[in-house]
Amino acid sequence: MLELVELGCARDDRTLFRNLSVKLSPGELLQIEGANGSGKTTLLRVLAGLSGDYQGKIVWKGKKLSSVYADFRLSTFYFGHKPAVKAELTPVENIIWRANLRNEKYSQQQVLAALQQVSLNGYEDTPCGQLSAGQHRRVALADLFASQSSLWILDEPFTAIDFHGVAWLETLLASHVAGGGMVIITSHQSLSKLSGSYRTIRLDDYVVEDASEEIGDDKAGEVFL
Ligand SMILES: Nc1ncnc2c1ncn2[C@@H]1O[C@H](COP(=O)(O)OP(=O)(O)OP(=O)(O)O)[C@@H](O)[C@H]1O
Repeated sequence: MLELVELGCARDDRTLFRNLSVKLSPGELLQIEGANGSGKTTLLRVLAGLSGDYQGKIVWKGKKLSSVYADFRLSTFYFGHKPAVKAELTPVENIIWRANLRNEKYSQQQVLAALQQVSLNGYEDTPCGQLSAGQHRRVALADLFASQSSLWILDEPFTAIDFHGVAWLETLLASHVAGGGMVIITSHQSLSKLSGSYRTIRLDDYVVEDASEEIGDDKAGEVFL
């Protein structure tokens, strides 16, 4: 369903990774590992359509991503390093605002149920600027609970999440994958509740040592934003 074909990325004349080819089918989770600075966030931003600065090809449902980007975007949930949560809005308002960006509509009941799932009941009407770092991220994760998106692109979703939160997030990922969803995730920790459908790749394995082979500007990939 999602295929990366000989993907490569360079930043400031430094190759982060190259020749990365991998397929992700419904019911699979792919964990991206790698040292700090190896390019995990860069890769996820490329996959989420936030950066067109790459080499290679991304294929969605058998078609070049740029030609089906609208469909891809509606099918994708991106949880960035800094999740998009507006400080001046309440958790309820944030979830509705975020869902609108993906053309999704939630009922009031769905929003409240999602907030309950992430233990933010009682904070429904509190401006997010007054929440703790972990609670702030839980607002974006509550959106994940309610979302119908098939592909989840999650950049370090466990950061600032407590022990119990990690457990329910792992359960949520397992259930999404078991239901035919797809997940691409960066995390420095192993995921414990997943088995057969769970693969990992290390970006460090896709680095080129020979500087003369670094990706040049003339080989920049498609820009679809
Ligand atoms: N817009 C940019 N301009 C220049 N360099 C960049 C840019 N974005 C990322 N980089 C560089 O690319 C490298 C990879 O960054 P990235 O954030 O993707 O790493 P990461 O694997 O996610 O790291 P970490 O595990 O620390 O989160 C870093 O050296 C970073 O400084």
